[in-house]
Amino acid sequence: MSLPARVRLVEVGPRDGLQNERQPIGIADKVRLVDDLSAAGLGYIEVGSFVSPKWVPQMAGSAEVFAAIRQRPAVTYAALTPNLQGLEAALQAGVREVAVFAAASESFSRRNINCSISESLARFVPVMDAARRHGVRVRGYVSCVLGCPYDGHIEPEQVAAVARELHGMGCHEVSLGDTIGVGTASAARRLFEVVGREVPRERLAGHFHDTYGQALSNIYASLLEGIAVFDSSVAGLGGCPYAKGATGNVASEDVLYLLQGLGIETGIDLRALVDAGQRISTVLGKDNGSRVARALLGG
Ligand SMILES: CC(C)(COP(=O)([O-])OP(=O)([O-])OC[C@H]1O[C@@H](n2cnc3c(N)ncnc32)[C@H](O)[C@@H]1OP(=O)([O-])[O-])[C@@H](O)C(=O)NCCC(=O)NCCSC(=O)C[C@@](C)(O)CC(=O)[O-]
Repeated sequence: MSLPARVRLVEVGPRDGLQNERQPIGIADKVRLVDDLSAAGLGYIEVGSFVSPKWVPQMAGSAEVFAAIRQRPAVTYAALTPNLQGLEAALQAGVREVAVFAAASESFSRRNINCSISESLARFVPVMDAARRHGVRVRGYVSCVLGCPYDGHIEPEQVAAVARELHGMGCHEVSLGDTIGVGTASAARRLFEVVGREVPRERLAGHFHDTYGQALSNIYASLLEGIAVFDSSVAGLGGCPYAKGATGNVASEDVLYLLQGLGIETGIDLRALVDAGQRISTVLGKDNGSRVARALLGG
């Protein structure tokens, strides 16, 4: 299969990245990050979550962030909504695209959203119905697609079953998350080969964490399987609160550098993205997690 001519990056730094930070982050800093990312040319930004603040305190101010960002017409600004309560809060905040999130592993599902996989899928049905009534698009996630911190090995068929359900209930895209970054290129190819039998490949996205340093090779392997949407996080922000030791998502800057080298279009300005990542890293007092950014900044 030939490589896609264009790839869409889904920027998850403001949500998947910042949700894991323990220190308080001001609303103004979150807003600045989202605005920097849209200015850099990102067309899809996950801004926050409407989840229980007891479970993920860092996302508590998501409605305020939505109210303050400068929304550009061509950009999709999305939020996570695990249940109807979350969807209603998102609608109130004017959100036009949401995401529901399930897992391929029972133990992770319980730790992350306090219910079994089948309970979570049943819970999403009214979310999908309400979203449809309000003309809001829904994306779906499956976590632990290449391994689980509690259940270990995950078969691609387990992932395919959950992805098929999400797609069948109306998710326009299903993102497959290697939550703890254990996957390797051949496993990633096999994953998309198997899941691609149940859900059209143009409806699938890859979401790779870089814990084992495999994310870029997994993305390249996925490109070879015809996947053209990837989630990434500026400056490699993030981790996973329920997956001990997991590092952030693959850095958006590093993915962009790979894609540029392959001659694949994204519409994103690398230098502006590097500056956005460096700014939020400085706010957080952290080293920039993007190798490309570190190289370009000479640090
Ligand atoms: C799903 C629940 C709510 C179940 O949590 P629960 O405790 O079973 O919920 P409940 O329905 O029994 O409600 C308990 C309390 O939570 C409140 N509540 C209930 N729902 C909401 C809501 N939407 N927003 C705000 N508050 C809410 C509800 O009002 C009540 O408040 P109380 O009466 O005790 O004061 C909880 O487990 C939760 O919020 N989990 C969120 C977990 C999360 O955000 N994880 C990170 C995102 S997933 C991820 O990062 C993976 C991904 C997507 O990136 C892909 C990958 O890498 O794998």
